[in-house]
Amino acid sequence: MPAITYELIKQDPATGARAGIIHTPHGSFPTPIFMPVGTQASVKGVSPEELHDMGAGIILSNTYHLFLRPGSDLVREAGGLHKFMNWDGAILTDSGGFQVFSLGDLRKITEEGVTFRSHIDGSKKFLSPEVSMKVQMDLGSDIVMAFDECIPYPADYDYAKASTARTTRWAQRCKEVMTSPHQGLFGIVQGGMYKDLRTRSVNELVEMDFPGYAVGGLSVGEPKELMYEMLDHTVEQLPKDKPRYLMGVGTPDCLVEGVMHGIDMFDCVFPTRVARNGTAMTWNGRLVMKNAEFTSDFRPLEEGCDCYACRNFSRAYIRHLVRANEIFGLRLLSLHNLRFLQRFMHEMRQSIIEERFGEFRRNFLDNYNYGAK
Ligand SMILES: Nc1cc(CSc2ncc[nH]2)c2nc(N)[nH]c(=O)c2c1
Ligand SMILES: [Zn+2]
Repeated sequence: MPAITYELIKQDPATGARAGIIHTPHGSFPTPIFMPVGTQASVKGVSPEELHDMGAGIILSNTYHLFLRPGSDLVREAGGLHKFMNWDGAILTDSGGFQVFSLGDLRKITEEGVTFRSHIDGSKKFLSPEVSMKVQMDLGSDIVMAFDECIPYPADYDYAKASTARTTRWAQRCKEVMTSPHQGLFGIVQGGMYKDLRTRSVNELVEMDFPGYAVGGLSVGEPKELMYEMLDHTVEQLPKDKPRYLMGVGTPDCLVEGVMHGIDMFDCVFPTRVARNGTAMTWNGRLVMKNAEFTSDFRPLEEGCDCYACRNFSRAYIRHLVRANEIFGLRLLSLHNLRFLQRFMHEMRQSIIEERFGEFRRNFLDNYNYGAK
């Protein structure tokens, strides 16, 4: 029995949207789903108990960060990441390649792997398919991501072609050493913004028969229309009986479009990052809490939200905390934003099950104010 299985509940008849359940050794969760990001074994400012209370079924963590600090040997000694951070839901770990590009001082990529300097102390480090798999097996995450190169945007065709071919060879190397029966290894589709390379990447990875597939190399600065075009082309070629994960996405409008194209899993640092910048996410767009308009606004952040912040505090109070640089203000906004995304995905899933996804999508996009209010 594979560690990770996908159960289709309802396919939208008019679009790629679908509702399902993903089963893992640390519990099952409904899809489409948004996964809170806990980069350094903590969802910033939020406790595991609060994550459970808001309905989070799976969180993300990072090979790159935990490899550098505290090191995967310590986490293994602690009994794995679930024990170390006292989270008994599912965990997905990213493989480290992406963070090397965005954080480490990149030295060089070879067939063997990536040599770089740690962003923490500048020491020389090496990550490869084998090292990434060893770290993720030490961490004991339920879903392990293959070690890949996220092709930057823009990239010329020859670079994208060579890099994608190497990512496929790296995926094979990951599969050979990822031997834990309690963990599922997901392949990551690359190919840049070239449809023929995307197709080749899909075909080569599907050939290896992974329990799930991620669409990588998107949300890397390309125009949204280009992201949707690549998604449209890529997702329809992926197996219907396996989960599809769109990495690093995203804002509510991108979540709706991703679901429409058949994506089941999403992650983004957005909700906690904008919270730390004093911004609340609502159905009609973002609220910049420092704005004077909230000075005497004694309503909750969002009418009808059942989160701890909205049940107990007003916009005026949260504005005060943010302006006074009180940590509690940022915590309340993180709790609200994460709960908002859980509610958002739940409503979207219900609309698919009740065959009104098209109406949900039109309604949401008509009311969503893309800019910050
Ligand atoms: N946009 C984007 C984002 C991420 C980070 S997902 C993440 N890791 C930790 C938190 N979130 C990616 N990760 C990998 N491995 N490959 C990609 O192509 C890629 C693309
Ligand atoms: Zn709320």
